[in-house]
Amino acid sequence: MSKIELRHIDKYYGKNHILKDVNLTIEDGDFMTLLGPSGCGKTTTLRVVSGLEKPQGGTIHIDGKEIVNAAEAHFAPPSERGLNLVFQSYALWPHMTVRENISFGLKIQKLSKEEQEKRVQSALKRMQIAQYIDRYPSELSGGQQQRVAIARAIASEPHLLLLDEPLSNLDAKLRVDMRSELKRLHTETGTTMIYVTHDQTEALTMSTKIAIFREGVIVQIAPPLELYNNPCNLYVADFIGNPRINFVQAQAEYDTKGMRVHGPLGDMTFSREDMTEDAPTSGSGAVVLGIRPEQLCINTARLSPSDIEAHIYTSMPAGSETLITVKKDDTTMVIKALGITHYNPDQTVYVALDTKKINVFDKQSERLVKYSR
Ligand SMILES: Nc1ncnc2c1ncn2[C@@H]1O[C@H](COP(=O)(O)OP(=O)(O)OP(=O)(O)O)[C@@H](O)[C@H]1O
Repeated sequence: MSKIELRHIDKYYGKNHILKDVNLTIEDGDFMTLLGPSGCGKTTTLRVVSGLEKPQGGTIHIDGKEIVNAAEAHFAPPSERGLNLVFQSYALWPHMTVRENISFGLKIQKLSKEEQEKRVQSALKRMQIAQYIDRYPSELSGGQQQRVAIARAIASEPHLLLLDEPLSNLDAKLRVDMRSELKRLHTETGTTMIYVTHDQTEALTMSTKIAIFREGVIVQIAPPLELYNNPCNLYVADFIGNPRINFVQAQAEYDTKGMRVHGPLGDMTFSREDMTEDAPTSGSGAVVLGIRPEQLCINTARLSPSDIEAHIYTSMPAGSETLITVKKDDTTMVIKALGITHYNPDQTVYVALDTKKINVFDKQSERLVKYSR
């Protein structure tokens, strides 16, 4: 187990500013996922932690020991950082069998033959590749090689495991299995993990915390549910959630007690205790309501005076759930209903909304002003 602290990390490639004042604390035993779209700096962050890249600014401590101090040109070599890194490109030794690939590092650690064999077998079993033990990497598919690379890393029982999109080459079913194995591994060993992905489902299902990146800046760091329920701004709200969150334009009037919102979904009042500290206390402004598709309920009859009358645009049954798109004047919303439900195009329906659960964002600053409770 290890604690890692990145402070004010700046990284340039030539003139391109890739990591911009990155501050990130990964606590002992955390499963920290770095999440964001392609090119936002996730892999670069991992390479800076592992020692493959030198940042131009900032410090990194592992368990209180300074391993990077850019101002003093101090960069501890990767071998002294006590970590193990698994890349998207698995980098297996081509002239060694699967067994030899995994046991090589264990031999260097001078573990007994019995202990080596125990670790090799356990890692192969966890990754569901025991049957390939005597094959060479060239005799394996990309996904199988990827699992050997993970097996090799976990067999050495590192304090800190860095994983860069390790499941990217697996088919959908195997990916779900491997997610569950990695999560189980984390629970059993308490190994601190840093995991890079652009797959939000992977991030939400496995992590203890997620750091959301946008163009080299960390926008929010929070446990998965907190990120999902209360994204700090429109960017995070839009990035997290499948199907995507609904955004509805509205107007707000603020006072010291809270705010009143008027828009296509009717009038709503929110009290200050549900609002963020930096929300305005006077004046008015444009806001965006953030409503998750599963927070909306649909009925064919009006059950409450506050129900919103709308019309069916499309209904898409997908087995365990149905995604229904409704229109209310110029506002379009997607609703997720459990099970199979049938609606006809243009049918009139009534949509119920729990206003406590919705997020409100200031349109100009894009920041959250009202929490979901
Ligand atoms: N060695 C390099 N030289 C120059 N630019 C680089 C180098 N490595 C990465 N970059 C640039 O730095 C930016 C961040 O790259 P990085 O690989 O960290 O992104 P990422 O978030 O991991 O993306 P992906 O999900 O596609 O792997 C990109 O614009 C990339 O083109």
